[in-house]
Amino acid sequence: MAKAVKAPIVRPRRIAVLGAGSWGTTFAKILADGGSDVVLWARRPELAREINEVKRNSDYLEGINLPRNLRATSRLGEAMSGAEQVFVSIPSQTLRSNLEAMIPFLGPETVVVSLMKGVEKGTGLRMSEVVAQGLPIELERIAVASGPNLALEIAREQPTAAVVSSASLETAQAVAVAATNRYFRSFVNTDVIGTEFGGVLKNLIAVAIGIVDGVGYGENTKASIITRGLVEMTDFAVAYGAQPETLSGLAGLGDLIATCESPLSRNNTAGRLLGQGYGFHDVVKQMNQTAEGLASVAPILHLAEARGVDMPIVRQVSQVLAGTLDPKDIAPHLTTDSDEPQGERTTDDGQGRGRTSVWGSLKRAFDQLRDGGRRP
Ligand SMILES: NC(=O)c1ccc[n+]([C@@H]2O[C@H](COP(=O)([O-])OP(=O)(O)OC[C@H]3O[C@@H](n4cnc5c(N)ncnc54)[C@H](O)[C@@H]3O)[C@@H](O)[C@H]2O)c1
Ligand SMILES: O=P(O)(O)OC[C@H](O)CO
Repeated sequence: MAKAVKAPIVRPRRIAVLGAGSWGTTFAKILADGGSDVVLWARRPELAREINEVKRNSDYLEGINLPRNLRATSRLGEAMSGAEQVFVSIPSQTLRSNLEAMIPFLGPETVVVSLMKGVEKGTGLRMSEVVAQGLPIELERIAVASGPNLALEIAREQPTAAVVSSASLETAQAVAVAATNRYFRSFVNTDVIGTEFGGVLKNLIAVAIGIVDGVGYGENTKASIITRGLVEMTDFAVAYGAQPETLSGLAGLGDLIATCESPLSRNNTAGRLLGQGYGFHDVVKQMNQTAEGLASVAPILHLAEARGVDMPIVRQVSQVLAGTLDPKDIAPHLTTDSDEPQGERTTDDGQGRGRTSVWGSLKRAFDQLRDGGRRP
């Protein structure tokens, strides 16, 4: 019998990106450099004009030239009409209020992709869940993209990878094809929960790292927090149904490293200001870009409590934010309920189930190679 030939996935012709901040503009450039025609929605007409006339977004991406096949508009309908894929990159807390305006321009086949890394205050919902509630769209047409993706580095075309995730592998693949070019590679998975929570949770650990940096502690403290932070992230995400291996991939460990190490990170910067002694309100005033971690702390702790997940690092970040813990006393990896020495519980249970093991990681790496690199 003749083998069925799979139709190749074609790059979309028209794409919309909503939100012309640093990530929205950078992602629009990634997609345009991949070969699609991209229309970027900017709220301010003067920003749309700057992008169209001089191919620059000087407020958010100083010194970056934008491609010719990327244009901007301040009219949502103009950006969305005819777009096969719509990427959304606005602050997470503003998503719900923007969805209603999108409904009239949503086609029957449009795919909506969240680029955001927060949870909604009040509901604790992930961004793809807010999209599913606010738009008349099937889950299979929703995707998310996440990974170690500091906007300015990618806008400078430094080689980077990300993960695109959707309940539908086909949708994830179609989005990944669009979001791949000579300097940016998108892998795929179907673990939307793990991919989204990875992006949310690493922000909170990056705030903790910023705090200890601001206080003046060194590399041992930071390495301890990053390592214990990954355990917290994995425990939390797995309790909500994520695959543990997603948290050791690009959307978990990868993004944790990038965000904790880089002064470009707004979460890390916000933490550093807290560590230097600024109060929460001063920090918010000084940040003129989105630091999602600050709004996610409370809902994440709430969700953690609901599933009995212990998150000492995130708890201490929330205490510093509330002004009830002196930043120099932050040592979440040292807190313990008991004076007895405890075994180090890593993300590895040594059995290759649930939590990941070294052997499990190696086996997965071989599996990925065998599967053609589908999983990051
Ligand atoms: N910057 C990065 O390196 C990066 C990388 C990956 C993911 N992200 C995520 O992308 C999302 C957006 O971040 P960003 O870095 O582009 O933020 P940003 O602060 O640079 O830009 C936010 C954009 O949203 C717009 N905006 C603000 N309030 C709005 C509202 N009420 N309605 C509609 N639009 C509004 C702003 O005008 C701006 O264009 C965040 O969830 C962030 O975590 C950022
Ligand atoms: O600047 P941050 O802290 O929002 O981090 C940006 C990206 O999420 C890094 O992957």
